[in-house]
Amino acid sequence: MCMFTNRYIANRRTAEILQSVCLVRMKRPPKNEKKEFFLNPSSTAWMNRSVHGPSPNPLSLCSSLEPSTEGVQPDNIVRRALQRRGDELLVAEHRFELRHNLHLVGFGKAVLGMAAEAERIVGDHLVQGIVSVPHGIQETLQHHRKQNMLLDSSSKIKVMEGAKHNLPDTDAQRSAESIRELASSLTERDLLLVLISGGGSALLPAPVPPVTLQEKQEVTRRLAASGATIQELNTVRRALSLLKGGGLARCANPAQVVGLILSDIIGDPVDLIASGPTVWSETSVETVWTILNRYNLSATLPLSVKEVLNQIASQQKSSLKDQPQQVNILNTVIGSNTIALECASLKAKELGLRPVILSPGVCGNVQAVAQFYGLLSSFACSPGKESTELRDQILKLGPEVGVRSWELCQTLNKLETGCQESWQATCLLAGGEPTVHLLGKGRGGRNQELALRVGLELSRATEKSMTMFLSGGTDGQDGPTEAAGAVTDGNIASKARSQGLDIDEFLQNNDSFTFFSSLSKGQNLLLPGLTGTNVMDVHMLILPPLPSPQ
Ligand SMILES: Nc1ncnc2c1ncn2[C@@H]1O[C@H](COP(=O)(O)OP(=O)(O)OP(=O)(O)O)[C@@H](O)[C@H]1O
Ligand SMILES: O=C(O)[C@H](O)CO
Repeated sequence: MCMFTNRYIANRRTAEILQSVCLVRMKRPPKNEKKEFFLNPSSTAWMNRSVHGPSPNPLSLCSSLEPSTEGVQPDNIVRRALQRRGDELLVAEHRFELRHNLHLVGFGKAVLGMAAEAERIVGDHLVQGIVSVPHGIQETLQHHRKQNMLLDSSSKIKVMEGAKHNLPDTDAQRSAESIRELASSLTERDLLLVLISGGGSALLPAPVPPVTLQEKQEVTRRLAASGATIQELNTVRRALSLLKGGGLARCANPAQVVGLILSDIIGDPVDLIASGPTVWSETSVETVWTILNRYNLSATLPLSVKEVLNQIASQQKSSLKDQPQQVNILNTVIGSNTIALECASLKAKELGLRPVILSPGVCGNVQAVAQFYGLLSSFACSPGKESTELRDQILKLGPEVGVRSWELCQTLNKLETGCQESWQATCLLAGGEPTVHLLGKGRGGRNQELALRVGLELSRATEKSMTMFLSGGTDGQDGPTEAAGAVTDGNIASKARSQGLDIDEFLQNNDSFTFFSSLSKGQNLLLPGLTGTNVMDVHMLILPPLPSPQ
């Protein structure tokens, strides 16, 4: 909740929906107090109000969400990871001598705030820096008065914006070239601090000649559209790049390299986050071909790409002697989705909701993920016999959506207890990155598509579900749209029908953004703008309390 309610709630209309969620009083009322359940017919949000005493003020609840993003703010994360003791820099229990020898580069959606904090910490030991950040991020942060995430006018760090709509472009390519030049100019006396966060792959494009930027962009676009995972995507990107897969660290050699990584990939694999520019990796060309074949891309690849893959294959055969040198590289993960979920959980608790963290690793096809959340909602709302059957179905689907069985069992047990205690509403939290296989030509993103599909599942539930669902990208951007995600509930199907919107048609065309923009004048969209951080997506199911037996 910290991410979505603080960031995403920036949209007033969305705030209203979540405010109504926050109106719920969770604690058992005093014995002499009568309780009532309301179903708010206009917003479909349910409310549980005490008829005695004042009901909570939605606006105050909303503003109390503000501090909850602290945990995943890039400046805070760097402050925790980087310490200065006199002329020494401490990172992950390693010490580095500072003698006006520190250079800084960064790429990704969160690195501006990271860089601002790093410069404050290292002070005049910083010689120079360059960060490659998303187009428009400085303006957005100014707009939200996030001065702590912006650089001072006297900063030694150059900010280069690029990669509009998260796609590598010539601006990002220029930034990558400048970063490459900076790294290549270093000596063994120097220390290179590399700030890395999600979105870094698009912000550091340096295709291996003769592959052009357009060709590389097209290969990754087609892979993503076919539903390739980020692991697969970045495995291919690494092979076609001069800087990814350890290329940047190679350029900086013999300087000491320290990579501070804000993870946006499940399991925090440092060699894949932003395609691992500081992690020596030897991707086998066979693996790359396997991925390209899996998505039927091999036959239609540009000749330049085939040429580069063939070159790598012959180099790999002849240069086993050229083993990677890791000695002067330190990579450390300084933050991830888990922190966002923990923050959200704390906030939920403060609001009187019962937080349950499911997993930070939800992945897989968006359809399966939607079905999974639909089942979880039904399970939480069905005490008794039918829940046994639902439990089996959920346990069967779990592995397909990246949730481990121990995580699931723990969650199901908690939901069951919730049913027995009837008055408590639950805020089920999860994170991750599902995939969408694009078949249509519409505008959307995986969060909006997931929200729409979960809404449909909730609409189809036998017993009218009063669950609400939210899915949002913590970076504030969901696919190539202005939205971060959307909020839905079980009334979405009837609402859409009454407004002449055919959900199936929108889904077939992967047009979730257009759908949510049209539905109730965009009320369900989350529109925070770029948030300046990036730790994958956050999903939230608000499961209503069951009416207590009278
Ligand atoms: N019309 C659409 N409907 C649904 N999903 C879409 C649509 N267009 C693109 N996507 C999905 O959006 C994803 C890209 O989303 P986004 O730009 O938010 O990237 P991201 O994975 O969060 O980026 P990064 O990891 O680089 O921060 C792709 O996986 C793609 O499948
Ligand atoms: O930039 C990227 O490659 C993705 O955000 C994953 O880290």
